[in-house]
Amino acid sequence: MLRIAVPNKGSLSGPAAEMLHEAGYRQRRESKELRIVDPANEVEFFYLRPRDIAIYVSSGRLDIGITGRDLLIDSGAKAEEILPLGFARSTFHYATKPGTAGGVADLNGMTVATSYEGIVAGHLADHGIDASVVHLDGAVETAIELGVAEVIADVVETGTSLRNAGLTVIGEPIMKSEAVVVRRVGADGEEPKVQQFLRRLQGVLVARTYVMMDYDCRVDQLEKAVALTPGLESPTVSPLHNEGWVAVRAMVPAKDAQRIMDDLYDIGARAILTTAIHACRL
Ligand SMILES: Nc1ncnc2c1ncn2[C@@H]1O[C@H](COP(=O)(O)OP(=O)(O)OP(=O)(O)O)[C@@H](O)[C@H]1O
Ligand SMILES: O=P(O)(O)OC[C@H]1O[C@H](OP(=O)(O)OP(=O)(O)O)[C@H](O)[C@@H]1O
Ligand SMILES: [Mg+2]
Repeated sequence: MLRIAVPNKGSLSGPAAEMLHEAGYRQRRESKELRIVDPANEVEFFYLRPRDIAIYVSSGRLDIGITGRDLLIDSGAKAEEILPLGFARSTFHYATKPGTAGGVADLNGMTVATSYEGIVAGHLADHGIDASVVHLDGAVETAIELGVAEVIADVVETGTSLRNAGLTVIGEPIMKSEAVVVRRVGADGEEPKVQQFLRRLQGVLVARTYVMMDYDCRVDQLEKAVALTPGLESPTVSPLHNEGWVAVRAMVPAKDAQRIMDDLYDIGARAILTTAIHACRL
């Protein structure tokens, strides 16, 4: 049975459960459940604190986990990212009150508050900066106002929390994060059950980002039309009862669908339809 760690709380938890559900796995019904078995798929899910997941996976007791790239790196655990999942996207930054510092080079002798000590200590060391790091569990934006630190290093998504605290980011982003699937470093990458799990999640990612497009076009416009909708392998072209016309079917990126429909219409294609893809294996 494959043993998988899933975030039990926070920004990662809801979207991770939703993705697993879309991939056909049974998920817990209520948030107090700490482990469930999905016998049909021979998988056991463990609901753990996102911060702890890389540590469990690196110990080898769990085969795979879903966590944040930033949490993985912060943990220092011997686990590695094997599939990015595209949700819980964030950037990790230093921030201060305006006028305190302009970049990482100015942080010598200062105190930095953060929930991500591993990332921050590593980043400061890489830049040869001698600063102290204070660990706080959360709401670190308030640390400057309350005099615990001159600088914070934290996750920024919309920037609202920083603005509300009167802080601005300084320097380059320390890192960009998103939810990722992790495995123990040195684990057997070919294990069929793990490969099947990854294919299912990849299927969800593709189904979320592509739509199926169908249209009819004149044979003499087919090359132009196919250039607009090359598909993943190659589009399907079928004859129509009306001579001189064909039906074309191809997957297209969902974000480009409306523009492609306009362009197809302009070259004479008609009956242009898009439909959602619910699941796929490529
Ligand atoms: N506002 C946010 N938007 C997007 N991703 C976020 C946000 N806050 C945290 N994350 C990401 O979520 C992961 C952190 O998950 P975690 O559950 O520890 O924190 P949280 O979502 O802030 O929840 P908590 O309320 O427990 O602090 C990290 O990968 C982080 O980059
Ligand atoms: O840029 P924003 O969209 O404002 O998002 C970033 C904020 O979200 C997270 O905090 P969370 O609400 O999880 O509280 P926490 O600080 O207690 O973790 C993070 O730690 C930032 O404070
Ligand atoms: Mg948080």
